[in-house]
Amino acid sequence: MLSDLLAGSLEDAAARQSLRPLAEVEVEALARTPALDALAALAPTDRVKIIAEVKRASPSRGPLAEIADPAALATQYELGGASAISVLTEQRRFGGSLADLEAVRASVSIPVLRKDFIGEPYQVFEARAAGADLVLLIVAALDQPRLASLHELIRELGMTALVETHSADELARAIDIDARLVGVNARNLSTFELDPDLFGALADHIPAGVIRVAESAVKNADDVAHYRAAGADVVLVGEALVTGGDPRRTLADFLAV
Ligand SMILES: O=P(O)(O)OC[C@@H](O)[C@@H](O)c1c[nH]c2ccccc12
Repeated sequence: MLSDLLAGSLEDAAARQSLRPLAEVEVEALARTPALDALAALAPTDRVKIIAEVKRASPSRGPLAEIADPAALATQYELGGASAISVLTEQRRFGGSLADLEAVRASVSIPVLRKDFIGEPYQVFEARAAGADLVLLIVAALDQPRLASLHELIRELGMTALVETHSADELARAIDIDARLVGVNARNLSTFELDPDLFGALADHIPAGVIRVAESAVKNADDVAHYRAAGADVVLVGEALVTGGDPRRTLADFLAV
């Protein structure tokens, strides 16, 4: 399943690249105002921080929400106290786009994450050209040399990688490339099963100085408290925010734990 998702994103990126060659996107990426400092925005404090996700659909859950105006939703997230915004840009299964990311970038002043299946430098340049400050790298989808080179490219462009893991082995690979922002995704991207205790099982293996992000499986404030108690600095929430009525209220509730 993960390889299908990666293959789809790469195919779509290749199609875009045939319309807009790498050199053009590179120039645009470099001409962008510098990326925001996501490591500073997500640095640990005595309160949990939240990355709030703009998510229309998912392969496991199908359509989640009609999001007519992603910029307006992101503004609600920012006003509600989110520390960063995640925007799904994968088109086929998640219904996202780079246009969503650009719209969000134009409407908020906190860091914005490109959430997609990244396997090629072209996608990283595209992310920067669209205004992303953060780019997701899924360890399970990349061999180590590619993980290392994409991580380095993200850094060279002034952005921050959120390096996503699902196991102790993947965590070791993230640490090996000196990732500063590491996520543990409760959702297994091959089976789509959720394990809300995976973060707690792996958190102790994340070295001091690395920002710890718990991803997925938050339905309510208790789930945020569960991740916080297990050592999460940051929690990434999608579904509960797009399906839960007033996102500002939901965020206030989650940030109060
Ligand atoms: O909707 P949830 O369960 O709150 O999950 C959000 C986020 O963690 C999830 O969208 C996600 C985490 N890693 C990913 C990788 C690709 C696509 C999606 C994801």
